[in-house]
Amino acid sequence: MSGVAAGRPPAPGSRAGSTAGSLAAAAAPAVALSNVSKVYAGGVRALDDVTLTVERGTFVAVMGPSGSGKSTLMHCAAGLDTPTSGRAAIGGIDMAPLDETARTELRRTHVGFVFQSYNLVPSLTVMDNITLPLRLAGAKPDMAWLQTLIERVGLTDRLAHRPGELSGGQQQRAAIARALAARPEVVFGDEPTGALDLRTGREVLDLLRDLVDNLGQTVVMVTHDPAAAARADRVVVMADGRVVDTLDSPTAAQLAHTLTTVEVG
Ligand SMILES: Nc1ncnc2c1ncn2[C@@H]1O[C@H](COP(=O)(O)OP(=O)(O)OP(=O)(O)O)[C@@H](O)[C@H]1O
Repeated sequence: MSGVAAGRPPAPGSRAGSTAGSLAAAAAPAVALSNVSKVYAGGVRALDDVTLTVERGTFVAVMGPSGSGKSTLMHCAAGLDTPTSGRAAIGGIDMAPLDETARTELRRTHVGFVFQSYNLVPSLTVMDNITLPLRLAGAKPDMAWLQTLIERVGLTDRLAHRPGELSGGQQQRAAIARALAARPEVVFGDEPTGALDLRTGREVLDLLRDLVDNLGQTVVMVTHDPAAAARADRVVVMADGRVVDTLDSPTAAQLAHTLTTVEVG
């Protein structure tokens, strides 16, 4: 557990911490994978020597054919799974020495998740859904941050509603606010627009972009949709467990072309 506490960034609202440890953590990238490989039981090499850095305050998309290793990459980067070899770090905290309990603690405080299915608790209000991870972590909510977040996601007048009373887009926006409530190092999105119609999906991407550009958040999003990936600052293209291309601010057309080449090649 001490491994988590030692490298922990400053508490929300006090980003410019003064200790040497917090300064070091503040300078570290949000996510760093160094020579990460993952071989599943049965011998499938889902990741093959992947090195990848996600700088703070950036929006990165991960694309690639089915089975190329995108989910495995996300799981290893988020501390949901452990690499077979290599190292994964969040905010400068190397996860290799952490036991399961410490990794769970690290995820609670440093990582947010947004899924295709919003995964909100139907019986809880929107506000209680948003603050649930904080309560589970026993953390005191930073009310100023929560208010900023709720305004940004546009749910100020929906906080007392239950998820079933919201549209799909509003539910996903609530899920995004929940993912960011603890002010994590990074939010991982697994096809966050996959269940939404085109217009609503675009609004959710606008929101993610806004959170990166205006609140300094870091987002890593797995997607099959070139138009969604084109909203990212950087797109990492995977094939056969390797990063085969990295494109800065690509267009959707460039991405579609790259993916066709990867799938054929
Ligand atoms: N738990 C597991 N046990 C064994 N093999 C697995 C496991 N999870 C994934 N794999 C295999 O690892 C490879 C990469 O899978 P992964 O789910 O990371 O790909 P993906 O790019 O996310 O695919 P998709 O786009 O279809 O979701 C695949 O060959 C897959 O079958």
